[in-house]
Amino acid sequence: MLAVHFGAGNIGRGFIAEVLHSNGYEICFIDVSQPLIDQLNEKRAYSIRLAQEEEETIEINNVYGLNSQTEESKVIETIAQADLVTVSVGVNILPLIAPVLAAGLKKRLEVGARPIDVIACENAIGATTALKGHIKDQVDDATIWEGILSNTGFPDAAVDRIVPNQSREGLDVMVEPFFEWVVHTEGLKIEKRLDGVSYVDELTPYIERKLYTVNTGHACIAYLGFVHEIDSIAEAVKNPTIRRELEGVLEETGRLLEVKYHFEREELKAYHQKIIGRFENSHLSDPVERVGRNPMRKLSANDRLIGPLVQLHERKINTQHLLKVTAAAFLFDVAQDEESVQIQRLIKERGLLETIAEVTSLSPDHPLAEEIERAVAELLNQ
Ligand SMILES: NC(=O)c1ccc[n+]([C@@H]2O[C@H](COP(=O)([O-])OP(=O)(O)OC[C@H]3O[C@@H](n4cnc5c(N)ncnc54)[C@H](O)[C@@H]3O)[C@@H](O)[C@H]2O)c1
Ligand SMILES: O=P(O)(O)OC[C@@H](O)[C@@H](O)[C@H](O)[C@H](O)CO
Repeated sequence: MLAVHFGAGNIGRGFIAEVLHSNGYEICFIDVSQPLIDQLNEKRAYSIRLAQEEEETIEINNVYGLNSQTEESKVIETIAQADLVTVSVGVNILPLIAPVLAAGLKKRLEVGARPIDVIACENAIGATTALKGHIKDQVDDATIWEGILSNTGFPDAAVDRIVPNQSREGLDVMVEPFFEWVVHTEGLKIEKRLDGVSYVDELTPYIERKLYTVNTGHACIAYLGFVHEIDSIAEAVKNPTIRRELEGVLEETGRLLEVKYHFEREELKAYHQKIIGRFENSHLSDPVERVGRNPMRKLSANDRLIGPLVQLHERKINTQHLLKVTAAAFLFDVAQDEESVQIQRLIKERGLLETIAEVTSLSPDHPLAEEIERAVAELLNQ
């Protein structure tokens, strides 16, 4: 069995590949980083090390790589022969991989290939659905699109495992021991179920619980860690002020999950404790810069900050902690992070309130926009 996986980065090598490998797949990684592709083709294997007291290593073999920019026709051929396509490139990159994916799925129709599923494993609500839309945009002919749809499943998914950036050399990956991969059964075309994956009939509560707890909590530590000039997540979570904010933020998003999806309070509390323990993992070295990366994406309307903030505001539930974290995201300023640089430039050119409106899609006279503005001022005056 062959799986094509787009994105040989942290989560691709450190999580998705482990599950695919343990289910007996050969893995073809598609990436744009030639050094990564060269190493995959030279070594054909790498190890995943678990960040825990007792060292444990998992060997991943039967892997190779293709560069989607320079080996497009090979990528199309490989998609045509594959049994599964998975993706973890980042939501902003999904439109860029759509043309080659569309060509590969079209090729499958021409050669009469078996049905296949395409699963995007990104931190976003509805990432596979978004990818499906980008692929559709690449197919002009309605009959071909109908053919692709009848032969291809596009299930949404939620993925959870902390995989920090790795050292520049080598393919080996250090990951936390925990992982969770949940796939929506609706939209699946293939019968095979992967060991290590949970299949659910309703995905939204799971993905929102994950995004608004793990990722909102993570963003809280990263942005407040940055404000407090702390480098790593494990260090920042030990800071009493940040810890208080983290607990406050999880309480707020927990309230939303409780009223919206009727998650049990006790169940959510246990989930919070488990997640805080994961953030505290001192065997992982995860800089606040990685976790805070792409603040424009993280501050967009449906993501981990504005998403819960607006929904809590609509329900008249307190959001003081979320407001503080959102404000801190506007202070994230990392030279290598283009989105943070762009936010700082926008603030200089157009002022804070207009920047808040532009980045979050809130209207400038929305009470939350003004409250975020006030929270930024408070952070600056601390
Ligand atoms: N790292 C984590 O802890 C984690 C956990 C859960 C989900 N995620 C999500 O997984 C996705 C990937 O995150 P990551 O941490 O692995 O990032 P990453 O930067 O380590 O990996 C992304 C990979 O995609 C490749 N890429 C970029 N453009 C491409 C293109 N056009 N075609 C093919 N490959 C391309 C990059 O070269 C890189 O190797 C993101 O959506 C992230 O939110 C990450
Ligand atoms: O990947 P991002 O940029 O959406 O978010 C950064 C981290 O919060 C994220 O990568 C977590 O490590 C991951 O989502 C844990 O499952």
